[in-house]
Amino acid sequence: MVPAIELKNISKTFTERNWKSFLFRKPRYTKALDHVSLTVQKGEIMGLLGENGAGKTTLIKILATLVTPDTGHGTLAGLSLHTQSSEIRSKIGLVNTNDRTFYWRLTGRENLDFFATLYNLHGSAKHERIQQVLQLVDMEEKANFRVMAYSAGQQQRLSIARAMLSDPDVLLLDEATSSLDPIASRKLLDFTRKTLAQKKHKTIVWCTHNLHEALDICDRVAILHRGQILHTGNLQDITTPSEPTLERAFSDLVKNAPMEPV
Ligand SMILES: Nc1ncnc2c1ncn2[C@@H]1O[C@H](COP(=O)(O)OP(=O)(O)OP(=O)(O)O)[C@@H](O)[C@H]1O
Repeated sequence: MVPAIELKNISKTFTERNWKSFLFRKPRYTKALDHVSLTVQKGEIMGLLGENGAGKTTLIKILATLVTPDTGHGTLAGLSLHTQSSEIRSKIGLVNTNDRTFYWRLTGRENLDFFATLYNLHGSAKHERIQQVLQLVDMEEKANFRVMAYSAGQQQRLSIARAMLSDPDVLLLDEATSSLDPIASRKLLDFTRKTLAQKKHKTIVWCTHNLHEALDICDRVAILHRGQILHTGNLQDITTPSEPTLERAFSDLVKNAPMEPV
């Protein structure tokens, strides 16, 4: 079976240029990903864990074809990340932290209507789908309010609703619970596991800082550190009899990682 996601030796270095770098002809380089290889099977929930700046969002952006890797190659749903970006975009749903891509003066429903049209949904099918996704994220009551009046958590829910509009095969969720209250977080975790993964066999990449959330929802995790993968597999496997708590085992793993200049 073709894996849902397959990455081989993906590297990405960002080059920052400002007036100083122009003056001294010395741009600043940040190696965000360094030879990352990862396979995610269809229907699997793969967690991406790592400290701030580890490279998680860059990896999500590469999967969403928003960033092109410098080296390596990858596929999503059997499609090439390099040459089939528009086909890939129709197969994914992306949820970002602090999403600023909604039209603030439009209502939540009007925003969903706009994006649904971009996904080629029309007429009653569009209407029904919008209703379904609003129900999924419990936003029917707020649907006719302007987005500028939404709380951070409500915007996050709208973002999740939009990601579901096209019924994508692969969902890329970057800190999806970051602005949600505990009840909404629990609901999203249960919905992701029971409905999206188990019932609908969606493939999910779940990026989080929360180790317990990852333990709760992910089948496997990839732990990134300075752009490299330190561990792929069961999160519980990083614990040892001497470091039985996840937090201590995680910080030990990261602390003892080889220091690569970035
Ligand atoms: N557009 C960019 N230009 C320059 N550097 C960048 C850019 N995007 C990311 N980086 C750098 O790449 C590295 C990885 O960033 P990334 O956002 O992928 O990390 P992250 O693991 O998602 O971090 P966080 O948990 O803080 O969100 C960081 O050092 C970051 O500063």
